[in-house]
Amino acid sequence: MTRLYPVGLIHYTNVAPILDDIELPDTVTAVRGVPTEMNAALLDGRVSFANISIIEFIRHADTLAALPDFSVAVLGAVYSVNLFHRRPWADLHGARIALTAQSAGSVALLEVLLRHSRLNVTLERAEGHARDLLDAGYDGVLRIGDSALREWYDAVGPIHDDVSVLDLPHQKDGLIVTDLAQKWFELTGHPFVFAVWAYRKDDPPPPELLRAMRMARRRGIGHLGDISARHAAKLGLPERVVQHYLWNFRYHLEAPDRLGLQEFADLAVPGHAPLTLANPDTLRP
Ligand SMILES: C=C(O[C@@H]1C=C(C(=O)O)C=C[C@H]1O)C(=O)O
Repeated sequence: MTRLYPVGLIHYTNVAPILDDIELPDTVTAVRGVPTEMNAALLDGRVSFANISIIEFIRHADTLAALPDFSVAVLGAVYSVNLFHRRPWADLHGARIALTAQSAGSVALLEVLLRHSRLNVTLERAEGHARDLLDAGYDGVLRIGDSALREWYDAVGPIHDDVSVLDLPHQKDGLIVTDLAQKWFELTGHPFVFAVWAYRKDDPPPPELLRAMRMARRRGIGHLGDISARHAAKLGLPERVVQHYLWNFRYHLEAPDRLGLQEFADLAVPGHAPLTLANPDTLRP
């Protein structure tokens, strides 16, 4: 029997336009999980290909390569990578910040941003809703993914239909929601790449998988309305908000995204190995 190629999939709503309707070829076998689970699966070899946290791709640039045309990136606000806090950002010196165990990349981004603001804080792993953790004494709470999107909306909503995208709120009733991708944009003027599709250089993905991904992405972007409606119902959010959330992503790792990626790599992991962005066919023996 031929071996099935092992693939890992982080299946947050932000990759719905790529993964929801993908027809995986029968040469692959897939497992699903949150970013830290898929990072670990790729690094310890349980899977050979996965969308992973950007920081792990950078840290392991010697053994991993990434597809040259796939990303989960944004230019400006992302809405789902949020620090919830009550004191202003500039007053977070000495703060205790709770981190979700699902994230690696956004934790590294938070560290870069805090360092840039010369804020020394204590970072601790703690799960739970942002409000509960703040009430329990944390000064800041980092949340990512679908639950962070929902908690942002719960914190600042409801947002009425006539509110412009330019006026989407980021605080209410003393609760501040700092969008880390927006903060990165203000610092660098570049997109932030949250995830790439990485593979072990010694076990690149088969071409039929990449064809399936590209076809799924084309179809998904073409049906963003349907995908948004489906996920809005699942998340309990207005369709309009989810459609804005999804169209806002940059899924193709284009030149501006690569600038942002390189800049983050140099700030977060000085001395990292060169990043390999390569079509696996070019790496095949
Ligand atoms: C934009 C997001 O990006 C995700 C954040 C990740 C992380 O923080 O490690 C990993 C994968 C990304 O898909 C999000 O979770 O909302």
